[in-house]
Amino acid sequence: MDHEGEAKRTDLMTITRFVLNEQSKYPESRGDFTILLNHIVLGCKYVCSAVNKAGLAKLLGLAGETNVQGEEQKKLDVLSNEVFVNALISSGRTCLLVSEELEEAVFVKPKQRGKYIVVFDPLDGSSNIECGVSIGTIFGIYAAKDKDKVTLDDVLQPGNRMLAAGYCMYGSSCMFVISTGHGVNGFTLDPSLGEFILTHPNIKIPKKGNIYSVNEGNAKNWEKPITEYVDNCKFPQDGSSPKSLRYVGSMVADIHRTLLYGGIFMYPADKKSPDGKLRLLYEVFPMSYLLEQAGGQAFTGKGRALDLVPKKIHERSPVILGSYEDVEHVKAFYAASKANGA
Ligand SMILES: O=P(O)(O)OC[C@H]1O[C@](O)(COP(=O)(O)O)[C@@H](O)[C@@H]1O
Ligand SMILES: [Mg+2]
Ligand SMILES: [Mg+2]
Repeated sequence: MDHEGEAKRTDLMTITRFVLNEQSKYPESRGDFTILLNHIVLGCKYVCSAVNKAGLAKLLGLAGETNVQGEEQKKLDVLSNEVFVNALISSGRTCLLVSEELEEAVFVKPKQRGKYIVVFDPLDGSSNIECGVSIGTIFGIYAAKDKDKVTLDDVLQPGNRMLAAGYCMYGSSCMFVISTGHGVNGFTLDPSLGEFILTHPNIKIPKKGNIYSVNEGNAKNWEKPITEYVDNCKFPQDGSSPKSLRYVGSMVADIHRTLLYGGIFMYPADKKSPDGKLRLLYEVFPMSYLLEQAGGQAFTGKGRALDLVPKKIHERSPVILGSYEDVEHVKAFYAASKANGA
C-alpha cells in the first residue's frame, strides 16, 4: 500500500471548499452561489445512489407518463426531476426553474425565492438507463434581473449570459464537472466520504482529436457538410489516419469523453429534424459553455451556439462541439457548401 497517495489525499479539495475559494475572489458574492451549488450537489449524490441501485429498488422501466417532448418518461426521469426541483427550491436561492421533464417553468413562491434561475436535464441519456451505460444530469445557471419580478424573458437569454454550467455523470465513477466562468474543473465522488473531491483541475480540451461522435443512423438525412465531414473522418483526403467513431448515446458521457480526449460530438440538423434533437436551454447551452471554457468551441451549423436567443423553454438546436480545430474543420465544410450555393 503506497501511503504517498493516501498522505496527499489529506489536502482534500472538496467541491464546497473549491467554490468557497472561488467565491472569495468576488466581493459581491455572499455565498448564495455556494449554497445553491451545494443543493445541486446533494441532488446529484441522491440520483447517483438511486441509479446505482435502480435494478434492486425497482427504479428501472417506464413511469407511465409522457413528457412535453412526447417521450415516455422513465421512472428515473421522474424521480430525478422531483429530487432536483425539491433541492433547488429548498436552497432558497432560486426564483425560476426549467426542467426537461416539466412542460411549464416553475416560478418559486416569494417566501422561498432567491436570485438564481436554474435550467436542467435531470436525467440525460435515458435510453441507456436499463443497460447500465453512463447517464447524467446537466444544469445551467442564470441570474434574474429582479427575483421579485422574474418572467420567462429572464431565462430566454443567450447562453453567453450563463453564470455557470455543469454536469454530473453517473458512470464507472460519479464525476461532477463544473465551470463558473473561470475554467472547467472535475470532481470525483468518493463514496467512502460521500464527498466530491477535485481530481481533474483546470480541464483543457486538446486542440485536435482523433475521435468523431455522431449517430450515423441519421446519415441518410444529413446535410451535405456533415456527410462530407464524416466521410473525411473515415477517408481523410490529406493522408492522415482515419478518426475513430465513439457514440454512447448519452450526451453527458459523449461530452465527458470529448472534453478529456478531444475530438468532436455532433447532433446536427437533418432533413427529418431541422432543429436537431438536443434542447437548447438545458443541454446545448450548458455543454457549449463548458466546451468554450475548456478551450474548445460549439457551432450550430450557422453560428456560435452560445449566441442563440431561445424563444421557447424546450426549443431544440443543432450542435457541433469539441476540439477547436476539429470544429473549425466542420465550419470549413459548411462555408464551402454555402459558397457553392447549397
Ligand atoms: O438516440 P439518439 O437519437 O442518438 O439521441 C441520443 C441523444 O439523446 C439524449 O439521450 C437526449 O437526452 P435525454 O435522455 O435527456 O432525453 C442525449 O443524451 C443523447 O445525446
Ligand atoms: Mg438529455
Ligand atoms: Mg433527460
